[in-house]
Amino acid sequence: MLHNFGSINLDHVYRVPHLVRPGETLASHDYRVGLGGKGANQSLAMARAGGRVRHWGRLGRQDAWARDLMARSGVAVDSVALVDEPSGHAIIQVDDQGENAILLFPGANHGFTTADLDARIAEIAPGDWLLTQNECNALPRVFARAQARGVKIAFNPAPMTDEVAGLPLAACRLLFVNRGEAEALTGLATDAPAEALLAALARRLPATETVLTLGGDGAWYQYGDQRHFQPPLPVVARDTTAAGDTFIGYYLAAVQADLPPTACLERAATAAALAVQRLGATESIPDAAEVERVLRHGLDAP
Ligand SMILES: OC[C@H]1O[C@H](O)[C@H](O)[C@@H]1O
Repeated sequence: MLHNFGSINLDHVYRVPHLVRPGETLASHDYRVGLGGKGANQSLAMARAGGRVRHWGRLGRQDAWARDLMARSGVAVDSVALVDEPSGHAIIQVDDQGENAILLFPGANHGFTTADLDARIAEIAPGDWLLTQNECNALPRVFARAQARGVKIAFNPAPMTDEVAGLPLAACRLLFVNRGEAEALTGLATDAPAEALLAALARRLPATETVLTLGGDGAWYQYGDQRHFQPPLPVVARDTTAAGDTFIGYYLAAVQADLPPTACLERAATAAALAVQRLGATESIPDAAEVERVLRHGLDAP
């Protein structure tokens, strides 16, 4: 079982002709509310991939439907607390090219207490995986406790903030970063070649398996002197929201199934390629059968 200490958001998604500019008032041509949050998206993706995942999160009492939706997708939700605080939410603009801009209100995702954290981590068996992102509070404590307990940490430092630099990242067994996050962690310039980013990450975190996702430019796996490249799949993106989360959930399900890194990358990239062709966050995450079909028959599979 993988334990995911992660955010749950209500995503308010607006389709817009372009991302709103400072001082501009812009009308959207579509609006919908769905389940999102990097944590919830990653748990759902992992469950839809056939993985075993227990989500540990907080949600406003009035939004129990979101917890039910996670449960219906196969996520163990006994550690999702319904609380008397507003749920976290995200205001997401998606433009006609599929690019997005996201504004977050953390809400209940920032209400974890030290006592709750300590108790939950004490329930995780040494050697089990703990996944987390950067949308919940108290990450330094989570890292310290998990490390002391011998829990394997998988971390996605998204969204990147200054606090990430203060975390003991060397404690991570697995790190998922996109280009922006890799640049922030290494101090390398924008547009540095992927190989330079990987080399800098390896110098900083020699004992961490690193997955670098580059959207339409593919993805890399690196550990020690092993490096694997996964080429991008030729798809047109309609909405990239949660594509990275889909990748991570599918990757971890493949790790849980003991697949080698090349197969983990291939499954994750295939799932993400399906997700970017659909609108929304959790709504866009494919199930295992769809991914399997594309792996066997290609993107034109019926
Ligand atoms: O990664 C996409 C997610 O980021 C934000 O957390 C939104 O809730 C959205 O679902």
